[in-house]
Amino acid sequence: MDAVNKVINEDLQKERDKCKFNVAELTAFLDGGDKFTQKRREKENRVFSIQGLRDAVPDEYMSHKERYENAVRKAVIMHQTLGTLEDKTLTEYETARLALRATTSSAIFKENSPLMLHYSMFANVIEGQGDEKQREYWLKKINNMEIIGTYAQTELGHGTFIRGLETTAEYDPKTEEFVLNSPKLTAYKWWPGGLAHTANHCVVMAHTYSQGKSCGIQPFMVQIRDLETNMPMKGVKLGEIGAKLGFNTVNNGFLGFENHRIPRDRMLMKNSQILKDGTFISSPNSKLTYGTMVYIRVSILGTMANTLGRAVTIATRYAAVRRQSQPKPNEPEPQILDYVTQQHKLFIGIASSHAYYISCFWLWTLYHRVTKELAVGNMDNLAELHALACCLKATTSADAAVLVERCRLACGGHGYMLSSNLPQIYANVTAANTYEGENTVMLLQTARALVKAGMQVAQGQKVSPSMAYLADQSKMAKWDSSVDGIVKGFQKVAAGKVAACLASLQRHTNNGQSAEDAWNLTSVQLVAASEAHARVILLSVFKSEMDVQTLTLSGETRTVLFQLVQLYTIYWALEKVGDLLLPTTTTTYSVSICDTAMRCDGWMDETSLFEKSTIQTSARTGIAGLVLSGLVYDSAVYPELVHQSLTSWPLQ
Ligand SMILES: CCCCCCCC/C=C\CCCC(=O)SCCNC(=O)CCNC(=O)[C@H](O)C(C)(C)COP(=O)(O)OP(=O)(O)OC[C@H]1O[C@@H](n2cnc3c(N)ncnc32)[C@H](O)[C@@H]1OP(=O)(O)O
Ligand SMILES: Cc1cc2nc3c(=O)[nH]c(=O)nc-3n(C[C@H](O)[C@H](O)[C@H](O)COP(=O)(O)OP(=O)(O)OC[C@H]3O[C@@H](n4cnc5c(N)ncnc54)[C@H](O)[C@@H]3O)c2cc1C
Repeated sequence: MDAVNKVINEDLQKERDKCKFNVAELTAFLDGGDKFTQKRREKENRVFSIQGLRDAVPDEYMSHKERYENAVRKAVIMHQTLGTLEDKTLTEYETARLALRATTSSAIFKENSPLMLHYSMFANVIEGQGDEKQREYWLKKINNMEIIGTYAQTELGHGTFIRGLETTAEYDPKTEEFVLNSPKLTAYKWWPGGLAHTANHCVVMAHTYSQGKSCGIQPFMVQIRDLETNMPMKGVKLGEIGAKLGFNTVNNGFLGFENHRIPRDRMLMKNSQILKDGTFISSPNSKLTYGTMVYIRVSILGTMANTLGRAVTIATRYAAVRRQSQPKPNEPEPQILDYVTQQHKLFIGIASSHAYYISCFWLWTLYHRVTKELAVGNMDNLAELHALACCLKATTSADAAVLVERCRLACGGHGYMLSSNLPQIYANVTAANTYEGENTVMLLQTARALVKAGMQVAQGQKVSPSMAYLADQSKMAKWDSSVDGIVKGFQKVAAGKVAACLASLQRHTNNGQSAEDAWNLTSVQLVAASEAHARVILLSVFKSEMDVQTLTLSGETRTVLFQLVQLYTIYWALEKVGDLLLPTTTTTYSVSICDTAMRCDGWMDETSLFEKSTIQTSARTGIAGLVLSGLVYDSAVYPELVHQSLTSWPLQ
């Protein structure tokens, strides 16, 4: 066994020794500063030092029930170790940023936890939907685990269409209570994490009626289990929805009501209210009720960064230690990391993980600004936040699922082993394409905003900052192969697609189609326009944030970060070269792209676009070094975990 460990460490160490940048400096940069790195590491080391978190038997050999019980056991340990996550010395933004990076460690245990929804949505929905008195009363109980909750919105019959939800809450002024019912099987809540056996409270989104009139979808705090016996309350039916592709310890369940009565003050009344006599006071904006979903969509960018970061760390380290084939006679088998095809599979994952981090922190800043504006009744930037959260959640989760699967494939047979952890990471990441807003639906939401912005541009009106490029009528400058040049190209592509959608909508309505049918007939183009817009945001934010945020970093660290920006940008230029060649861009631009695309075919070979830049010579060491130095996932734990999973893998 020693000989084997020595071979693995030797190769891994050799790669790490080639790293040319300051690992500590880049770690602190990603964490938001040295103080955050220290706080994060303290949290991670506390978690990973707990022996009780290690499974006696791999959980894939446990029954469904045993896996759940094991997950509850670990969730309790996690909570006892981490306590309330609150660190009163941090601002709200800093707390969010630390939580995103710190989930690197706790994500492994928390994202598969029966308490996932308690931590991720239950507290947030009370924060966002409860009035002052309700926040004061419930948040204390939530933070010290006096109650365990979840977010119950989706039903068997409806997930996307919230206005179609069938659970009802009818106000009874005689008793000043709401009566909850699930009138049909399709009205049963279906999916909420922790609902099956773990949560004893939940926020229920229900179609509310008072004085014989609909009051739309409103949030209610509902106790569903007895706190002593943990048995369902009277008029409450609960159960497990069954085995899934992943998240099999999150305890997703179903919930039905039969004349279940709750006091009036259980309606969360920050945005809308129902008075004692049944008078309904509606929210200034009915979509404020959807606020928690925006919060989770923003955090999903960070979850995708972490999840992809974990997968590409495992795959790149494997590529450093796996030796295979003999392209040169009489020479030792090379590390598979030396194959350019292997670099092509993995380096985009490293670059994307960093791009998602940077975009997530950028979007968090907007989220916190808009949340403060909403608190004083200013709704001006809510639509922009919603549009960005929708298309970025959809695009990062779709890309991350593809890239995590690519990491698995890059590890050959060993990637197919559950002991690699890559199948489990894939099962979790692909769920993000569906939860918190199915991706197609999310892209169509952003398309609504893009079509509206396209029409405003046509009328010479100002549009939101993220869509201002739609108004840029300048011709494309000659292709200069710079990142800014490519970003400009993507802006032209997105503007062209939005214009094409407007023309298509117009054509269909001119042919007598209703607005709804015209929208449906154009919807494939609308999704493509929304994806193109998301690509503009991801590329431009990655570049602009790096321009600003890296000024204080050392030369080598700035170099490797800009190599990631360059790789990410040119990768997507090649992926979408068909769009970039479309007539919507100027001829000069098209020809130059075509020329570059052909020169890039070799992808980092001598004739590539990178020949003048350092990327071709140092990419192998620079970018790979980023991972092998433990940076992409800087956690003292990972080498050990990865080493352990590597050593437990069947070796050649
Ligand atoms: C610790 C580790 C954690 C790791 C794991 C991560 C955490 C995982 C956590 C949870 C798991 C998943 C939990 C869930 O899935 S909860 C359920 C999520 N469900 C959804 O997201 C449902 C999606 N559907 C909707 O949001 C809506 O139905 C809709 C698709 C937006 C349609 O709504 P509606 O029909 O009312 O609206 P319209 O399309 O007609 O649009 C009307 C206008 O409203 C604007 N709008 C819509 N939504 C919002 C919003 N949220 N905020 C602001 N504005 C909004 C929309 O833009 C329209 O405006 P316009 O001006 O165009 O008219
Ligand atoms: C792992 C996981 C955890 C979850 N946790 C929770 C939770 O804790 N709480 C909770 O409330 N929910 C939860 N959900 C449910 C989740 O939010 C829904 O699955 C999601 O909102 C999609 O709704 P749906 O399943 O009804 O799919 P549907 O909306 O039925 O989508 C099916 C197909 O129809 C298409 N479609 C639907 N509407 C449109 C449209 N208007 N235009 C074009 N195409 C459309 C979609 O694009 C998709 O291809 C979870 C789901 C998963 C997978």
